[in-house]
Amino acid sequence: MPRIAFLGPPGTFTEQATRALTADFDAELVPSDTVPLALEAVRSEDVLAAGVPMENSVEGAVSATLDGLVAGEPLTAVAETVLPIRFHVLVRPGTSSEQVGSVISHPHALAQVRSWLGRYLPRAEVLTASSTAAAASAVQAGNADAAVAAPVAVDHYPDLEALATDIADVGDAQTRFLLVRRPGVLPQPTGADRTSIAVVAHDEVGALAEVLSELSLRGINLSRIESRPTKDRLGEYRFFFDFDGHVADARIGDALTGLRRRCGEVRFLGSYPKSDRSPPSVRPMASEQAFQMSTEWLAEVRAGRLA
Ligand SMILES: O=C(O)C(=O)Cc1ccccc1
Repeated sequence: MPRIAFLGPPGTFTEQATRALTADFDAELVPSDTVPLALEAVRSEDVLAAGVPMENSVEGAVSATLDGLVAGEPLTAVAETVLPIRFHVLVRPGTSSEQVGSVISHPHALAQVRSWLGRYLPRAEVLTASSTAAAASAVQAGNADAAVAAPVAVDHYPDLEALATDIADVGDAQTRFLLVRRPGVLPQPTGADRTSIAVVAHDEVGALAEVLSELSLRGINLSRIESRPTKDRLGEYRFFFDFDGHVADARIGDALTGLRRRCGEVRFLGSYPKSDRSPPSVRPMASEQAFQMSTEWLAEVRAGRLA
């Protein structure tokens, strides 16, 4: 049975997402304490794949995932899922709000309940944990008084009780998770796919605008752009792009070859079905037929049959 890592310990949102991402096959889910460790387990072939959080509708990208995807041997995403996110505040039994001197969670969870904490636990010291379930574990061990955790954490930490349930500063918050593998297996195009890449553009006037134009000229719909320092030099950035389409699509392949010519580094981070299965709207000039027609036309010109 394949082993699949997830950001653990058990009871995280990422565990729920990883279960959804592996629902179609038998898998043994194994917790990793951090995102870099989960990705390292994939690279070292200790596990087949890892489920990791990618971005949140309130707090944005999970930097540890972006950085971990490009630091080391190549990895590619093969699937995504989106979970609605609401939190419980878990305490040791009998703890009242007045007795909460410290509250702990993953930074992304804390960011999503900042107003709630300011209102209901204004005097609590805020501590960070490597995941929401690690936070629950810290409360159980007596190292903090309250954890902001996933509702499912209650099942894993039955000694804790909920001081508050279903809290979130912004209703309908969502987090997108990826299933990441070593390269080799490319998911088949479905007609509603997403492609992720990371590029380092040359340090030149207009470099980012030119990178974007490689996409826009081919009618490619960008769904996310993120920048992270390359960590090599102050002021040098790596740009992460998500866009509609599969690397097997002509317009995506064409854009990637353009980017490869233009950029110092291009990392392909995967083509995989979009969780909402929404097909892209492709302009006529960017359709498969248009690319095929223009390639055939060029072949005719080169063969001297057309002028
Ligand atoms: O998966 C978890 O439980 C995490 O700690 C990461 C996280 C934090 C907040 C929202 C979604 C995922």
